Amino acid sequence: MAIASINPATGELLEEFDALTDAEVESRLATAARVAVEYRGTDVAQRAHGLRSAADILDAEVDTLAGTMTAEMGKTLSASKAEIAKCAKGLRFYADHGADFLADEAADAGAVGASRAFHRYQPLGVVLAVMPWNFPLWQVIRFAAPSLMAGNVGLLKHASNVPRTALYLEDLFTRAGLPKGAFQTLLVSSSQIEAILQDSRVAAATLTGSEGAGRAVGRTAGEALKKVVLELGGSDPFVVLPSADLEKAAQTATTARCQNNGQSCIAAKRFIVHQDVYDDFIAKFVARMGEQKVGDPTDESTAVGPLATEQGRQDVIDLVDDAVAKGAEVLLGGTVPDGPGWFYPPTVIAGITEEMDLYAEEVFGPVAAVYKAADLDEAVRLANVTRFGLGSNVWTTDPDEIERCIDDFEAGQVFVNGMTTSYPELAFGGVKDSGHGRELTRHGMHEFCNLKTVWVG
Ligand SMILES: O=CCCCC(=O)O
Repeated sequence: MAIASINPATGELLEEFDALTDAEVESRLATAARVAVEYRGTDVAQRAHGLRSAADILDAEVDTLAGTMTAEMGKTLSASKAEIAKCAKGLRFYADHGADFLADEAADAGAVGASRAFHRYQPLGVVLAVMPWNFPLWQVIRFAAPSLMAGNVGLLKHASNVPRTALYLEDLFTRAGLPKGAFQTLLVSSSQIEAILQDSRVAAATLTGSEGAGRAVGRTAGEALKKVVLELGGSDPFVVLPSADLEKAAQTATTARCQNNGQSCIAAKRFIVHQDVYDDFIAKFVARMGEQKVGDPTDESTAVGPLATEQGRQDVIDLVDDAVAKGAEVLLGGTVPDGPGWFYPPTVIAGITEEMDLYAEEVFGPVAAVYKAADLDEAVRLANVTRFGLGSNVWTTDPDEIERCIDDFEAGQVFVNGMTTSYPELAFGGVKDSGHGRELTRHGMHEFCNLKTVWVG
């Protein structure tokens, strides 16, 4: 796939970039390895200062940067601005808490016959990040802030459709005062990743993206015995039980499904509704979904912009067509609008059965699959039926039902009477085919640290 910015709202090619040559990749790897030695010796206050400066730059440049992001991948301008604000918050979070997260942890010296025993967190070195286009700034900052704060240096292989944002990120950290080379963007194709990851100067990798990409990077990292964090797809359940506030649940379900034009790994995708409130909830949900204005992502009144790529939209069309051909019922949407751009309308589909691809696959577009559950047992079974296990949501006021869902949902995260959202203050990641490892909080920072055990006799 060419490395190019193409406006998804119009299909217009904005700019094309050449991939780095092997010699250019070599030179950047050499820089990363050299700077890693220097950077690990910097003190945490200096690193925190760099992260705060990066946050200040984001605040100052929010309008132009939001325009770049929206033009490259189609999220609404207001969503781009919110993402940038979230990144500034994430940078400041690690600047504020990094020293605490990295502090030595005392162990019971007496129990191990030592005069002193403790654990120290040290950087691993060069970390390769393979990142997706859907949150083109946040997914990178989510890795970069804790990793740079811990004293690692970063190499970014971003998705091929967001090169302008990718280049901005390298520039951001350099202008923020980090040593030149502490964070580098590699404009390379996916086929160049394997050799980069195998290179002995790269210590570890983190990938957010598709299951296929995750398996490929996981295989290479495994073969090379390198640490890897994988944050892959999701087909999150949104369970609605009889005691729920149905109006609020329908509103939140709509936001959860349509956020980022329907392209989020933690978007609720399967809506599992207790039979006693099914008709009522579905009527409210279809009404809310139908109110979402689809159109120009730079228009403030637009709720749902285009899908990011032509192929992405085709994948959604194929999943919906397959379900309809096998008997599913379209309650809303399902028809591609005429005109330029890769738009797809908010869509609600019922009657999904196991034979349909929609039953098992992640839909990366504003398509909600609704299921009727006879009782809580069936709701939990349907919630867990997918091979994914990223986020999950349940709506109920019954304490026993809440406990049951917290315990039994096979997911990295459970949100009760809300929608799955990432915060620097909460650990983020999945189980099953949604990947492994955690991002954010102290846990995300520690993923790329050598936890060194120290015993002093
Ligand atoms: O595709 C993954 C979306 C993650 C969004 C977030 O971290 O908020």
